[in-house]
Amino acid sequence: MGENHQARFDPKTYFDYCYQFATVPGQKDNRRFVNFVLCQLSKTFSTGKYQGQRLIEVGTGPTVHTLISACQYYDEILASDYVDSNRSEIERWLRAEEGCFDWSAHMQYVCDLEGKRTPQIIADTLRQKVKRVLKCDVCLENPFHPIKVPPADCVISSLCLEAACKDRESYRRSLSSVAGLLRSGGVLVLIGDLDENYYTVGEQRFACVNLNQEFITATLSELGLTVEEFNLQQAEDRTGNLKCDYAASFHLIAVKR
Ligand SMILES: C[S@@+](CC[C@H](N)C(=O)[O-])C[C@H]1O[C@@H](n2cnc3c(N)ncnc32)[C@H](O)[C@@H]1O
Repeated sequence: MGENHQARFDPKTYFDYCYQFATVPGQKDNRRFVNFVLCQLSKTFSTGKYQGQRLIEVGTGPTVHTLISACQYYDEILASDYVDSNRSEIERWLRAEEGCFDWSAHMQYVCDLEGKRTPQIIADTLRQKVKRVLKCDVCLENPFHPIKVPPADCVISSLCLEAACKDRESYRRSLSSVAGLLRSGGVLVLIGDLDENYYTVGEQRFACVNLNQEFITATLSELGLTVEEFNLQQAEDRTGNLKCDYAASFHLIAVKR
């Protein structure tokens, strides 16, 4: 599935399709979804309960929005994705290159929730703390093979595993590899979609493994993680959504025993 994304996933179309805050016809759930993610991540990290030295994000895509809330609580951040052009987009944003995607509206949204930082402070923090942008393949036992990375205090992943895995067995294996990146006591923050069979990026359609809450919580428990929170947002208009056929989005927090 990684090779399929490498060949057909276009980061610029993905930005326009999912992360422009302007309303796009047929995709009115986009802003609701992004707000749900930003809100849940803000709540998670503003407790101050989760902090440490190292944060890894797996399957970051070309985005940085999932790191906006967490970045103030970790010293070093590693971002990663299978697709070369996605990693290049992150690197372009880190260098503040002309024409890179503008995340300031997303940062402003989080600032309004927090009532403290400014988008400029967030951008500066991220640019200082994201130390590495690595190729990763969540289908490998060590997703960063042949590079070995030290155990992380926090792992975040958003919408990656369901897109990277063809069935529940491979999802279980990938979740095990992702959990393997955490130190004991470390926290996994996982964002995804339930009951989804495909998503599209422009004309390109990508298959997803169909998941439900029971399967995810049981799998995490088998893998030695305790689920502390499982938050859901139901899709508003499943049939009118041209982007994907998800029934709900989830955000979960699980701690490695
Ligand atoms: C729907 S995008 C999610 C991107 C971003 N995390 C977000 O929340 O918008 C799915 C991502 O999974 C990545 N991906 C697909 N297969 C992968 C694999 N085997 N290992 C790592 N990443 C993979 C794709 O390159 C893509 O960036």
